[in-house]
Amino acid sequence: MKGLVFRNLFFHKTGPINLEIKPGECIGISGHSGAGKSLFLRAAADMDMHSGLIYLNNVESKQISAHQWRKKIGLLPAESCWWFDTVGQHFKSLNSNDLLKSLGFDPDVMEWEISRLSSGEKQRLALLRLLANQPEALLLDEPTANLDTANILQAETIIKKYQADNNLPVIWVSHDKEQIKRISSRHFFMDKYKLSEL
Ligand SMILES: Nc1ncnc2c1ncn2[C@@H]1O[C@H](COP(=O)(O)OP(=O)(O)OP(=O)(O)O)[C@@H](O)[C@H]1O
Repeated sequence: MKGLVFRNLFFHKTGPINLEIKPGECIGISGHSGAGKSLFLRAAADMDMHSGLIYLNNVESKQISAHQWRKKIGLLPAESCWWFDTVGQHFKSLNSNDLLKSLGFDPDVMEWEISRLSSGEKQRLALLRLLANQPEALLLDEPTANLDTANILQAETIIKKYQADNNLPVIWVSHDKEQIKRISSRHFFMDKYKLSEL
């Protein structure tokens, strides 16, 4: 099946998760702090121990290298990682000019030191870097948590456009129930090691 499919996924103390997210579909996940939402996304990206099967567009995660899988699956963690000194070094060879403009950045942002970025700037640039890598699915861990209202709506618009243009399956973790209503077609709740549809 096309899309993102989990069969008997177990990770940490959670499972089994059996779930199908169709191409172009976005599901929202909320839940108490510490419920395991981030661990679910990390397991889906093959970054943590898990058992069970994960398919993206009929490719099973173990059929390809972990590196190839993580490139395809597009995880945006709650806290982004920056390992070079400047923004531009993280965007080398990525065609991101249109994306930069769409989130209100001037091209000179590429010269900026990472240490001067605000948490909201880091979050928006991490989103741009993710999309510039052209993933085939999006796993978004509170992608707008550090943004003001205008930037939240702008980021939502960009993510939804990327999702629609590329017909992608998306998992969007958020504590904001109103946001989940805006961006997803199905709402799940994670609690006590279980993922349930509301
Ligand atoms: N590597 C690990 N080993 C053992 N336990 C872990 C590990 N990483 C996270 N945990 C625990 O697993 C639980 C779920 O963590 P997780 O980060 O997935 O929560 P969350 O639902 O994303 O919470 P929040 O909404 O606060 O971000 C927490 O109790 C956390 O302490």
